[in-house]
Amino acid sequence: MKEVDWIFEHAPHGLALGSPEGRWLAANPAYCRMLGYEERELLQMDVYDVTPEEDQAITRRFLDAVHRGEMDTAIYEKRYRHKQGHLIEVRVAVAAVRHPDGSVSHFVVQVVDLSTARERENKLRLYGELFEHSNEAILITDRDNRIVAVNPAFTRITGYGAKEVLGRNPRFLSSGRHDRAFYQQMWRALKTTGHWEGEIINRRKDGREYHEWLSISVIHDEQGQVQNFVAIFTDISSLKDAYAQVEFLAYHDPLTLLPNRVLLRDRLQQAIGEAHREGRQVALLYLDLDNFKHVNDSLGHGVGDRFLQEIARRLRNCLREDDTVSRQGGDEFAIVLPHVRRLDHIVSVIEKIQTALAEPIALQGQQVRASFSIGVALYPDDGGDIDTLVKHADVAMYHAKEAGRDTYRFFTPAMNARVRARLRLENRLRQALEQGEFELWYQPRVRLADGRICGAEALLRWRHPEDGWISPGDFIPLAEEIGLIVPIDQWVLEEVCRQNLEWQRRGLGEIPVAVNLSAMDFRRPDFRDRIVRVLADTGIDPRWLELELTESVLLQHTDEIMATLQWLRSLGVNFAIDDFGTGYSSLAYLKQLPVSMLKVDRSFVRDVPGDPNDEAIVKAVIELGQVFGLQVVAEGVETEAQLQFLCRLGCDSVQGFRFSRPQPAAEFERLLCREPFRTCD
Ligand SMILES: Nc1nc2c(ncn2[C@@H]2O[C@H](COP(=O)(O)O[C@H]3[C@@H](O)[C@H](n4cnc5c(=O)[nH]c(N)nc54)O[C@@H]3COP(=O)(O)O)[C@@H](O)[C@H]2O)c(=O)[nH]1
Repeated sequence: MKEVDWIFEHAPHGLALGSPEGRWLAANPAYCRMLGYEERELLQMDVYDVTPEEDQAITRRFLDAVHRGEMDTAIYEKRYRHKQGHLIEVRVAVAAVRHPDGSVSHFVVQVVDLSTARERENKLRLYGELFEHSNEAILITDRDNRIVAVNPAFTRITGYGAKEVLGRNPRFLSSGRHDRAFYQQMWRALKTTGHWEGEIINRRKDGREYHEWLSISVIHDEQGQVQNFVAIFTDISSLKDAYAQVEFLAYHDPLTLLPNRVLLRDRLQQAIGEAHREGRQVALLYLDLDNFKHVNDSLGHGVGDRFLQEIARRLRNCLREDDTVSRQGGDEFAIVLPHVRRLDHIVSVIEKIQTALAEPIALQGQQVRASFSIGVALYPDDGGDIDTLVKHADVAMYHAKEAGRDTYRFFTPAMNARVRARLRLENRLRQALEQGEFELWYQPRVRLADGRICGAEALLRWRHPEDGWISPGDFIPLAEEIGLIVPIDQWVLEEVCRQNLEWQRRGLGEIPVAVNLSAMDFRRPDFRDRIVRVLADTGIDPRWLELELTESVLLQHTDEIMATLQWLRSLGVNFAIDDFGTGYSSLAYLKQLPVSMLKVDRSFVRDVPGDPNDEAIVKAVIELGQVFGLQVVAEGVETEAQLQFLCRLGCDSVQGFRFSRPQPAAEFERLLCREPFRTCD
């Protein structure tokens, strides 16, 4: 094949030869493809057959001019009609080849299809417009992830102009809210699928964070190598805020902003689920304002709204973080207490609410007092599901209303009776100290080596005018809860020091007497001063005072408590760890404490000898005491077998009913005068 023929066959553009009249004499494959005809078909046609009527004049003008000898070549744009009917824009370059006599031998025609080039141009223009005017930010980086282009929307959203960011890695936008794993996963997706899409929190130039919905695509070159990354993102911060707002309103009361009925049920359901797993109780309180109708009718609805908002604020302040208070509608509120261990907890929340509402609310120059009628139902006792609990709390609330304003009722009569009893006890306890109803009883500590009394523990008793002797186990927790334990323990301290000094003056012996102190005493800032004052007022030598601390008190220690203990120890006051073994004291910790005695809890002594675990624990505590140079006292010794077991292990002293129950001071004096006890065989 001649070179010219080869070019004709393989040229990317259309090439054709035409007769002087415009008939086709030859057409190359590109030309045929462009028009959709076979060459043999074209050879039966002329140029007008493939030219739409409107464009035929262009061709005709040229041919006429050539034939008149006015021109030989021309380049013009026109349209062809494809075999299938559609039009193609083309650029035609045509040259006339003449005979020596000047007449036209034939035409050489070169045709370029402009449609694809136009399309590309149009597309590029469109993309440019899109890039410039898009509402979505567009950021393009090169293969090394350096920014090569950003659009105006990028600047609008981030605050960074194009000049400030070109050449930088987009990581400067990061807010630091996502961890390494987040970005690793993003890059993994880009590598494997060429695409990543998701929500991301970035930071604007002014430092504010914003949420964006980001979509990144990888662009590859013809060789399949990464060429660019194109990131397109929208600022969805306001959308998120709006969504959060809608969601908030779906679950909250718009007036008070408290959780609404729906959210309360949700929280109640959650609390019931947890309580079921952990064997706890949940309380549901229904609260109805006693005087809301009056406020609304006399002061108007606007004032009524402010009244409800203030009530809501006060209710919120009465509760802990994991409690829920909700407005059920109108003047009805409900509270879920998810962690109820004792009835007292519910009563103290109700008392807090009553105290909070006792303060009048100033409304339009008037002082308005609010009060609630409150009904209480308990899971699981009063109902195992939400609907039953709600119904029963409501019933209880109506009972409270019937009983008069500003009061509460539990759903079950038994519960109401218990609460009444507790209230009576509380009222009596508040008077007990003033009325001199407390008394101290003493239990001796017996040294195993010689059977002598080597100390005593002072134990509080309350002589209730109607109910007789009440054990501390029944009133100390209540005294702690209502804050009475501090004055009570102060009285105990003074009484112990006074009594001990009196025994010494009367020659009954010199023994240390131990006092049980509540954790609350240690936490008070005046604890050290109170002890010092008692020692000074009574004039007793500090070494005759022993303070018993539980492990739990010590575990919550602060440096301040530790310093106080060290200081009191330096004065001569002794410390014993009570109920040793029930807490989690570490050995390292024990070493730092200024204690001189460990008291083995009576729960470990009860089943020895016999229970191998308890035997091992008692043995370990005694050995621990020996290693650290601490006295070990075993509590709760009731039997001869327990006594002999402790003797064999080398325990220092014991306390328990085997020798004596706690005794009033006068009885204890008799013990001080008696012969030593029989101890080890
Ligand atoms: N903050 C204060 N707490 C005090 C005070 N007085 C007592 N308490 C604490 O009350 C709890 C109950 O005390 P109590 O009912 O007096 O019981 C004590 C003993 O009677 C009892 N015990 C003694 N020996 C035996 C025995 O052989 N068997 C047996 N079943 N019980 C016995 O043990 C109680 C002493 O316990 P502990 O103090 O843990 O060593 C009690 O926790 C007291 O601490 C006070 O003034 N303030």
